[in-house]
Amino acid sequence: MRKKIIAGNWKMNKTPSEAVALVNELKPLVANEDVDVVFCVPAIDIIPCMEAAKGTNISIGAENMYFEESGAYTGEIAPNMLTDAGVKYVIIGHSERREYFAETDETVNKKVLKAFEHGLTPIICCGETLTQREQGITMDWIRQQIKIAFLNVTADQAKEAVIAYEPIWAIGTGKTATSQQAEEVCKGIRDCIAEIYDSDTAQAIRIQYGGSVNAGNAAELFAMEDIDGGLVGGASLKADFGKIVNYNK
Ligand SMILES: O=C[C@H](O)COP(=O)(O)O
Repeated sequence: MRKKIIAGNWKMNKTPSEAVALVNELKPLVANEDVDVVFCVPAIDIIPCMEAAKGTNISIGAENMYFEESGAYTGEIAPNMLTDAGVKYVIIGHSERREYFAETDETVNKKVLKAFEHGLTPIICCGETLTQREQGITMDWIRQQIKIAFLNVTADQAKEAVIAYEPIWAIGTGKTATSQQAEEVCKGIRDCIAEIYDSDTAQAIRIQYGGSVNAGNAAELFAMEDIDGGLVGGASLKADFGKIVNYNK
């Protein structure tokens, strides 16, 4: 039985002092031992959030990292900066990074490999546009994203990875994929992992759904067989996140 993992992606929101206030507001609400709870926060908020979350079940994650160790890469954050700050999870290849910051399947793969090298768990994002869905190429597109993201990743590493399926048309739009649509793709991703590795790896890897998850739809989505939790944007910045994490209560 895979343990659910529910992560908030704060995106570019919350100053350090606002971030601490939000952790303090949410910490009593997100207690649920059945779930791994992660707050992925802007880089400048990582250390204050880590302090504020001490002694709770909340893990603090990053929203991005670079694939080099150190050097002349102005504005980037290195993997050992994250691990030194106590970070365990890092989102890689979010569609907003791909769209606005020119990330590709190849840079995603480099980041995934670098994350594993440093003992970080990548939350690897994939998802189709509305046009791709309408063209009927959703699964072809996602299989390509997954196959490239996992190049040279070992089965043992893949077992620890988290994949976030986020249809781009459902992000921040209030338009959630139906639980059947989300399940169909998450199952397709698991089948793709089984083809690349084996069924043990496919059964171990955790696959989240993301895209307008809220307190009203979380329970139905997370009840699906191949959906092991969520990557939550807007609703992770509100008290509602506590209801999402406690979807099973
Ligand atoms: O990473 C989270 C996703 O982009 C979903 O964002 P959303 O919940 O605001 O639609």
